[in-house]
Amino acid sequence: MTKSVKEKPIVWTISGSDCSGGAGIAADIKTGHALGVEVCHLITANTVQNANRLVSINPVASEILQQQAKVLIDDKPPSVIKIGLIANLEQVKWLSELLAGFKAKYSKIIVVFDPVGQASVGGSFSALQREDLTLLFHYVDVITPNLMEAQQLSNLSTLNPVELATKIAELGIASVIVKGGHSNVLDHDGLPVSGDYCLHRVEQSSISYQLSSPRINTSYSHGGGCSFASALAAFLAQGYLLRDAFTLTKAFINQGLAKSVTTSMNKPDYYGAFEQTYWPDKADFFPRISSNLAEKHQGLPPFPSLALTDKKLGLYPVVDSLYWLKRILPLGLDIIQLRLKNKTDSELEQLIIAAIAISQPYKTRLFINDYWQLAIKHRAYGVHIGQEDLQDADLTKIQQSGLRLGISTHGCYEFLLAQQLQPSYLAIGAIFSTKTKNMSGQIQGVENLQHLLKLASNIPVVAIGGINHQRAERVWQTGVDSIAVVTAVTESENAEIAVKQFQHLMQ
Ligand SMILES: Cc1ncc(COP(=O)(O)OP(=O)(O)O)c(N)n1
Ligand SMILES: Cc1ncsc1CCOP(=O)(O)O
Ligand SMILES: [Mg+2]
Repeated sequence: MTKSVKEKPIVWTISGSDCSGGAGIAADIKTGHALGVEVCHLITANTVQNANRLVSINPVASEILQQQAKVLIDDKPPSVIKIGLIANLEQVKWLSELLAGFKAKYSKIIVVFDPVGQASVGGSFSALQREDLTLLFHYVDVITPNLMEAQQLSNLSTLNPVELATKIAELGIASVIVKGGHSNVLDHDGLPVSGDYCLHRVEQSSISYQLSSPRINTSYSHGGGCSFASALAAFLAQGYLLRDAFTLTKAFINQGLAKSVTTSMNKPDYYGAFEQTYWPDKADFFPRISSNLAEKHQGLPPFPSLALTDKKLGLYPVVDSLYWLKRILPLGLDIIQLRLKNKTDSELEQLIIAAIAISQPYKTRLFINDYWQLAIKHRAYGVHIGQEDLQDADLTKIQQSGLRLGISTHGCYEFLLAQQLQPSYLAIGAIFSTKTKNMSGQIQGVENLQHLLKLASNIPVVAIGGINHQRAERVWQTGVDSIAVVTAVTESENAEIAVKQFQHLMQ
């Protein structure tokens, strides 16, 4: 193999084999391959089952699993370990020791645990109780029970995912995703929804959100739970944050379930295997996001559009002074932003008043970054708000003042959530690394930008972060509506020429 071949991230799955090929290891391998990761498999049990019944489990000896882990760790170290069926106490002990060692040595390994208890065709996969797994929970980063498994793990009989996840988190697991595929929840129109709830502890605080989609009626869902956890593992292995990995996973599962709806209608009593598809890219399969922010602004009308009359927004310079505004405004651009940092309150107000006055004679739309109250007070054209300020900004007030709104997003979760707020434009960044702002852990890349553009409704999308003339062409080819730049203009040898070159490219 040549060096130029991109190495795939490695996921280990430590799960049972389902001889019918639908669930367990088979689901994990099919899912991993569909989503671009390499899968190493340590088989905990060789089960005998088909679409109708579970016949036997047949655990594999822990020594064999240990030997497999030993030969794999140097050769194919995992980014993520996905755990499924654990067949007995001996395996719990072995796995806890293995993970304790790995976590001490390779702090970045993420452990996803899908607690397989009941077989969906009836019967139990192991006699293990919650107490038996206590040791293991210390090393689990994300656990993905369905409602029944969540009830067992929490010792609660409720179907409320919030209560279930809260109780499970007390076991010492940072992130709990309770899958709601088996719930009977209906939406406002009385249609069944499948809502998956995530409770995610970050340092001392926790965040939570629910991803909901219309329920997809199919009897081809055997291995859906395993595929959910292995898709999550695959996305995490590729560096996605949990919220994005979860969102992509939900879309992947919806996409797979939808694939078999027609087949299932022709054979409704058959319990078929979940069908793995490919990277989720259809907006319809992505979930609706319920979070505090979404709830707070439910029913808010759309923000005014940029009224672009069938043309793209083009170059979007982001500048930090009146000097730059005066220099760039005469260059015939459709949009510009004043991004002030480290100014006193009185400086800010004076600068914003002056900026609005200077921009008046031009057709260029002036957005004020961050300072939405001053932007409203002095009637700017629009305001740009980042994720940090979005929680506290009074979007109703901005909306009622008639200002346009731009929102920064970093990944599909924030993109979908911000899109629900119907702003005037959405920004995605940072596309490349940039020295202008600390964006570590949030670099999107052009490929991810392409994926995100497929989720966009008719709201213009702006790409930002590390974009220079050399990189602009690749970014523009994605079909994005605008490219925002700071240093490619303000640190160029000649700003007028730099702007012209970008304009030429984006014609
Ligand atoms: C067009 C555009 N996109 C993104 C940003 C970044 O905004 P934010 O996340 O609020 O970060 P700061 O600019 O405030 O550091 C932007 N300003 N413009
Ligand atoms: C403000 C901001 N938001 C995301 S990246 C970025 C900085 C863009 O600056 P540059 O174009 O110099 O990389
Ligand atoms: Mg900001």
